[in-house]
Amino acid sequence: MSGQDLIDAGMSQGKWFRPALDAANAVLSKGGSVTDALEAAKAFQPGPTLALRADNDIEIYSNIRAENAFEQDNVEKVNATMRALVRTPVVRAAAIMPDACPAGPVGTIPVGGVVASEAIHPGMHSADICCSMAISIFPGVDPKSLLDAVHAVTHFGPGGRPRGAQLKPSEATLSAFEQNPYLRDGVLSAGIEHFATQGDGNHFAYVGTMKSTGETALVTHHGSRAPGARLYDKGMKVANRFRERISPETHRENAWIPADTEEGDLYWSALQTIRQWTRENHYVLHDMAAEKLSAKVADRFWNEHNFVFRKSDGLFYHGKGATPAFDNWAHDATDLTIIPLNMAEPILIVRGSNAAHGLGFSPHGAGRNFSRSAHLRQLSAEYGADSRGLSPNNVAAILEKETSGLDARFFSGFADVSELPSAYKSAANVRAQIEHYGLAEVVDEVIPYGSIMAGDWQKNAPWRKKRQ
Ligand SMILES: Nc1nc2c(ncn2[C@@H]2O[C@H](COP(=O)(O)O)[C@@H](O)[C@H]2O)c(=O)[nH]1
Ligand SMILES: [Mn+2]
Repeated sequence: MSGQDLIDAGMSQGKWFRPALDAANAVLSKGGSVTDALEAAKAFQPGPTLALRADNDIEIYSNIRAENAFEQDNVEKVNATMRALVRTPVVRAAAIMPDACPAGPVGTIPVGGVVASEAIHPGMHSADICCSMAISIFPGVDPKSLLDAVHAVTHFGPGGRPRGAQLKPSEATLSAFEQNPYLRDGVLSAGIEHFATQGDGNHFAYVGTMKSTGETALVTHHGSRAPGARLYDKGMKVANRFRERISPETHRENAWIPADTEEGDLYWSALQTIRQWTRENHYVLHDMAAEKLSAKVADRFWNEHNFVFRKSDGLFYHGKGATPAFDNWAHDATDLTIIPLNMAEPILIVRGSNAAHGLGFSPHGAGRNFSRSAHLRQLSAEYGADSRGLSPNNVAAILEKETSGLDARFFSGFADVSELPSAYKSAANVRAQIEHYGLAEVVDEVIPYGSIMAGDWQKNAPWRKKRQ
């Protein structure tokens, strides 16, 4: 039997013809009739596809206010991308947080975006699954000693810890990796290699004092590193296969894995394991610092801001750069969450207010003002850099202005000026908008002493040196 026979029988050509013909010819080779063979082929015919929703079908709750012309442009871009996104057939509602900024082509969920859907969209929790904040309180420890201790035990930069310096996640986490097909093949080994590492970009270890008690606190920010990134890749591939069959018009970035499938169940369970790995990844660093200081941790909690949560209405709430602010958002949730702003500002400890117009979320930070490259261009113009870019003197002047009074450290030994406070929106404005929209209540603050970030780890990379 050939493709033409299927077309003659009224079927429309597509990728599904290959397995359909294999099945039909298997029937014929076993002596079955042409009618039976055509029936066998028909079983592969894709069902009807889901069309995109109409333009204004879904409500978008906006909790963002532009404070200047530049922010107006940002808000328009965020609105445009959300308007395209909510045309995805299974999406039910969306919200925009005060720290929102675009994060990809139009139709991609912005940072500071919340989307409620009937299904799981890997693209909407982003590649850095479970990027999160964790805090531990170290009573009686002075901030400098704590920052020194963290500096000695942590790992920033690309890749994982070298062999011989690796640490293992708990047995429970390792066995959960082994049991899930999404988390085998390379994900498990990455889970060991990347354990107790923080990566690069704006991930940090921040030490400060609690406004309420004066006690010293350590706050870390990072995600699920390579294991999470690999799960994301696998999830996107599976989701895209469903998209091609169920809703080819849907934007690739918004492809979904239906919840009521084996793929959906396993992906959901893999997400929970990655969450467990990430929590351990924060606390192992806090514990190593405590051990180095022979200190005790009095209290700790954490929250993710890139994740998917399932609420009692059965829907999946995706937060990309959004902090859960509804009750019992996870089995280990406290009533407090952590919102950083920039290295020179206090980190906010908030109690979420489960606002309906925020779909039960609050912001996750101040949000970027500029992309990294735009920010560098702006600093170069402001500090009069020549065509070779910022000079060591320029960098020293920028650091002096932006980190004065702070113990600001860069793990690589070189500052990454694109991550300094001027890269982010006004902390005061974002704080005012959290209050204005009633998304959360600030109950305490961590006043900055200093922090460590990866810094510019490519500074002395061979390809950079060649260009200079
Ligand atoms: N306390 C600090 N906060 C910082 C720093 N760099 C960035 N930030 C804030 O974190 C959020 C979260 O970023 P994301 O990568 O998860 O989107 C960001 O919006 C900033 O407000 C820092 O060095 N210290
Ligand atoms: Mn983050």
